[in-house]
Amino acid sequence: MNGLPLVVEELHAGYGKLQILYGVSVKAKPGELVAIVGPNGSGKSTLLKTIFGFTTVYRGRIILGGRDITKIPPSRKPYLGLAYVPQVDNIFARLTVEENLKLSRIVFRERYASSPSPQKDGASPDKLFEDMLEEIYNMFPVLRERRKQKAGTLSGGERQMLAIARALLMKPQVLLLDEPTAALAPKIAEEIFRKIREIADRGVTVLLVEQNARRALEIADRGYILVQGRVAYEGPSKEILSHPELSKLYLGISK
Ligand SMILES: Nc1ncnc2c1ncn2[C@@H]1O[C@H](COP(=O)(O)OP(=O)(O)OP(=O)(O)O)[C@@H](O)[C@H]1O
Repeated sequence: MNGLPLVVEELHAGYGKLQILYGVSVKAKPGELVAIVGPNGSGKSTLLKTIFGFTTVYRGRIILGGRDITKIPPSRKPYLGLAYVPQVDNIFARLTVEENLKLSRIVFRERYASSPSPQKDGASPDKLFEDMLEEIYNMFPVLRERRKQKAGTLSGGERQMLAIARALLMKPQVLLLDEPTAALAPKIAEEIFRKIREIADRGVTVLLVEQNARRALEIADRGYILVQGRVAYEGPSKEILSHPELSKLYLGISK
């Protein structure tokens, strides 16, 4: 599939016999930030769950970096370069921040070993992981400050940052984020939005599901509006934002 990081083709999926998605197609380019927006219950979270492998696929394909991953179990997907941060239960509360982050080492090692040029200056994968951990702490300084603290004691925003950081340490090609700013104070949500943009600018392809459609589209390159399990519109996010009917009809944004 032209080596695009992610191609979702005509996906029909749901929970057991309950069909939720009807022929959804989505594409993302390298380092592209794609927002998935739409009314409540339109299937946004289901789309991410389906890409990661948690639902029943009736028809269609999911292609990651040219490889068909439709039938690959979720547990293997991080090793292939797909990371998923669900909305809740995305950290290990009883472990410290650092322990949570270090859980990604096992995926990092395998990703590194299977990368085209594994020997970078002869450094060991463990050394490279430590370097990457440093980079992540620089990106999220609050996690460095709280590294010895149990993750369960973090604030909502800090938890989301930890969950995203943990996913990034797996060196994903594509990152799936499900409503990372839900229930956060506006200032904290804004900080997370800025980090998400930064992640895409560093070359990771991001699929972002958000309730805050306006803000998600403002930081995204392209957007998809999902309505009743179907793509009602896709296009550059600026186009969606500046389209009076679209934004009013589906996103509750009035101009
Ligand atoms: N585990 C499940 N089993 C059965 N039905 C489910 C399950 N999870 C979600 N659904 C149903 O799938 C439909 C789509 O839900 P989904 O969470 O994907 O929508 P959404 O667009 O993410 O909504 P929201 O913006 O409210 O989070 C809803 O009707 C929901 O009730």
